[in-house]
Amino acid sequence: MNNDIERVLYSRDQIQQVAQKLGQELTTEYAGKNPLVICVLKGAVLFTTDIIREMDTYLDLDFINLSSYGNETISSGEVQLTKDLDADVTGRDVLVIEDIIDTGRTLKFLVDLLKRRDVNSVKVCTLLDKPAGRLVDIKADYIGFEVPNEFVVGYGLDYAERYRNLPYVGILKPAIYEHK
Ligand SMILES: O=P(O)(O)OC[C@H]1O[C@H](OP(=O)(O)OP(=O)(O)O)[C@H](O)[C@@H]1O
Ligand code: HPA
Ligand SMILES: [Mg+2]
Repeated sequence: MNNDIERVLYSRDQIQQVAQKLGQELTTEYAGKNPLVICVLKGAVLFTTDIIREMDTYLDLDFINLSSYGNETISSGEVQLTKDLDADVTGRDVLVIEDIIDTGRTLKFLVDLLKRRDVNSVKVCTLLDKPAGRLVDIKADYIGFEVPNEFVVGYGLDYAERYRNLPYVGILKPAIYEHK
């Protein structure tokens, strides 16, 4: 797998350090609030498990599966809700955990859905932000790292379901997906 990576952007250690930093900030943010933490499947799984272990506060955990990239490197423009939440979000302080915000379509879809369901508050924590990719006006409240306008994989992020298990975030060699 490592041979498919053009260059590593953020190492395992850098990711752990930023998860610790953000976790401490979120502990302060949510002291006494018992937030509902929502992990956006599949990509945010690894980041969610790391960051909630740095949050020293009561919290509930739930999962939603939103997909719009399939096996491509560009957004289909259509966000599919393939697994809804189990929890009733009415009146809850919700913290959304994402792996990356690129066009912003996924996050906009989710935040609009949560607001329609009358949450008390919603904040977003993303490991990666790709501002050059943005097509809709939305931003996260907590950001780990910025990434350039390249297709990145690893630490949960995939290309055609591969590379999620890389311990770092790196730029995928274009030759991998341009062959298609
Ligand atoms: O800002 P956007 O352009 O919407 O892109 C960001 C979303 O795309 C990826 O999900 P994907 O659709 O690949 O599903 P996955 O998490 O299961 O890989 C990623 O995990 C984000 O959820
Ligand atoms: N990599 C993997 N998944 C993604 C990306 C990316 O750069 N952008 C949006 N979804
Ligand atoms: Mg995703």
